Amino acid sequence: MESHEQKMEQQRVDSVINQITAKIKSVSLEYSKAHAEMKSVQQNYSANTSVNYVEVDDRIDTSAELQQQRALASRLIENEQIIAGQLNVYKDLEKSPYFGRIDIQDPGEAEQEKLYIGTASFTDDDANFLVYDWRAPISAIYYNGTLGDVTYDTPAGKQLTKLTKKRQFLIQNGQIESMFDTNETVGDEMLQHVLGQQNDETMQNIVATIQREQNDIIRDTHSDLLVVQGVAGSGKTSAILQRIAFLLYHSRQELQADQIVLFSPNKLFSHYISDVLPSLGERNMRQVTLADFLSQRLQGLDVESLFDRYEKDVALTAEQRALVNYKSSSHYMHQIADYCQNLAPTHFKFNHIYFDGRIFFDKAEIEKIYQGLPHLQPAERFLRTKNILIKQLKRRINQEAKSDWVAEEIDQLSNEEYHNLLGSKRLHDFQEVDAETNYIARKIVTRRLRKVYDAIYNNYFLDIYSQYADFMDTVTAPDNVSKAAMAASKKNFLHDIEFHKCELVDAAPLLYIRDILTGGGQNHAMHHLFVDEMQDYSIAQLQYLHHAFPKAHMTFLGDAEQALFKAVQTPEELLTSLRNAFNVHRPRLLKLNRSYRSTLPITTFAKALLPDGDQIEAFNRPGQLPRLVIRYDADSCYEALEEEVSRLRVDNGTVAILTKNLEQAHEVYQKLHHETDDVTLMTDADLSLPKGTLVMPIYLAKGLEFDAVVAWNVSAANFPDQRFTGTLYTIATRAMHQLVLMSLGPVSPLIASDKMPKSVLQIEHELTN
Ligand SMILES: Nc1ncnc2c1ncn2[C@@H]1O[C@H](COP(=O)(O)OP(=O)(O)OP(=O)(O)O)[C@@H](O)[C@H]1O
Repeated sequence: MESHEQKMEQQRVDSVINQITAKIKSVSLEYSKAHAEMKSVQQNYSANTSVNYVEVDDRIDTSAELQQQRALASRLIENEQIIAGQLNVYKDLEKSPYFGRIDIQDPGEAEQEKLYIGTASFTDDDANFLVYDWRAPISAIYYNGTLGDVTYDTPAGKQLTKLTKKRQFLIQNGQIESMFDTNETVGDEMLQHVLGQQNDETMQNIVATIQREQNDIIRDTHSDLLVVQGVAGSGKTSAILQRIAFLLYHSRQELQADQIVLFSPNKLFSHYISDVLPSLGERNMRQVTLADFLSQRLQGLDVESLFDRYEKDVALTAEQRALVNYKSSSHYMHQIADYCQNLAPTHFKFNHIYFDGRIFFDKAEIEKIYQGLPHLQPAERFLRTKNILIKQLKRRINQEAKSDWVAEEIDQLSNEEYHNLLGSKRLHDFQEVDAETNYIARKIVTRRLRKVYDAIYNNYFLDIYSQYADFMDTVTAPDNVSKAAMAASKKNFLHDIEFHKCELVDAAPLLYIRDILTGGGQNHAMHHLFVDEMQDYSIAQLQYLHHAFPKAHMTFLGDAEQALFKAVQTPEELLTSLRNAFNVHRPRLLKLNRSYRSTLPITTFAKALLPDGDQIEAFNRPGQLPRLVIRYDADSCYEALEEEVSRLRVDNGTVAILTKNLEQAHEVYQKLHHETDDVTLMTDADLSLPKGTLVMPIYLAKGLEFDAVVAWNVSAANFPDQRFTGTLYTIATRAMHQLVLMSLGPVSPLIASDKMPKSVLQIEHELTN
């Protein structure tokens, strides 16, 4: 029965919703007006230019009037977008205006104040706050404070108040579904409700139930390097997204969404998280995978992906592994920096610049220019060389403009081509006809030699491959890496380059050398750099990212237990290495030990896979025990797989069959696909997740979650030893509600160990004859 208290609260909800509805009406009108105005300017503009205003080519867009109109059109578009954004926010608030209430009593005040907290602020016509944004300074109390005296940060410093009540609401379609008073930071009842729901295709925001330790990450504006070690399902990704929303609110004036970049594990993940910020009324930050970032910077080279490396990694010898570790270290990157700083001018490696298959600038010539310059930093010297080359190119353009072929080409130009070449120049800009012809001739030659200019501009005359090979020749490797191994690695690198390929481990060092020597590659406009799944990045790669975004505050999140490669360092060691490598002033390490994603039985099983799993605290959400199904021949194993999948499909929108690698994903898909059409094999090119039965290797499922998971073939043959603990743990922890483990043959010792209590699994064993 509805209590009196709840009735009162519902009345308030009704009243706030009425005001929101009225606001929606007035803002909709405003929107229609803005839209009409924008349309009319747009029509006017296109009538004047007969060119679509969006695709308009800057070159012809010189008239001041047109420019003004264009500026007006883009202002109006922006205005329309802002109003559309506001409308969306109000429409969301209309369904669920808030999720929390705090009652506070400020010192010296007789009256208590009731504050309601929602995903965005809402004020009445007299500017009274009916709802406070969850990011407002006072709202921090809702997440952090327990009843009694509390403080919160404001721009004017710390404020003291007394928290006398904390209430949580679940409001759906304008109705209070439930409400609780709590002394907890955010009570478990709400969490139970939210976590028990089925997985949507995309991630939801968690602002109604942010936990205290997550709140610390979200609201940290002090640290310049924030490292978060969080167990699987502890809300690291959620924390990143709410943190971005918080930062955008907190620094509204200085920070735009595109000054924040997130390195995400794969493209599916990018889609999976794409709704969270818009649901909070914010634009998405930039997102990129490491592979895309590196390939973009090393154009023309096919850089090995993390997943190719992972598939290959298992086969490495001890020495090869030592070499990979060395090349992944901060020490290696420091050695590169030293090498570049101390590089004798005679050791600089240059390329010829070609044009039409012939040498245009000889590398000997370039060397001479470089060596002839006074003693300077390599980048400065390089820049001067570049400028000299551009000057020389201009001289050669002027000479070439006098050639016969150019005169002939001018004769054959149509009127239109001629005017195009004139561009913004007008005939009366030239004193003499000759000057005009000469201008056109230079234009023609410049156009012809564009490739040479681009080659100079893009620093192609530095031979970074030879330079990096030279570095590998001269560097002193640690004791566990022999000279022969280093030489072999260099040979292998040069061999791959012949085929336009590059191993992942060499990509960051290669870019680093190029950037230091050319003085390029740095983006100073990025304010925040986020790296999710940081355990799969080497220190060298992180160091390169820091170099590439030198002004960015860094937030790195990961879980050492989910490392694709064996974790090299503990979070504490990692923080120390990063602090030393990055020269940061305010580093901070935070840990999240509570896991929210999976039911208690699934987390209990996953914990038992890890040597130090005890530190993981499972959220107490009930569910079925994970099932272990064992079969001894492939046919019956696949048959059992089909049965398990159909059973799981009854209760779950999505069932993911996760395999150790791509090859096994293909095998499983081939088998299932024969029997049913309703199964999808995911690849790293896929951008979104369909519903139904999905098959994929675990590395594509990094960071994702599914209602039900089938871990494919957890046999001793497939997961023989602790090298695979991280992989198995990651697979198991993708499941929210149900987990089935299939084994073809005897079960992996990681599961059939003394450490694994029998009570955590429901075992279905087929007896062999
Ligand atoms: N405070 C919270 N309230 C509600 N749901 C939460 C909360 N924290 C985490 N979750 C939910 O738990 C699940 C796991 O969160 P998330 O994916 O952010 O964890 P993660 O630490 O990045 O996981 P992993 O490292 O295993 O990929 C998500 O469904 C998320 O919505």
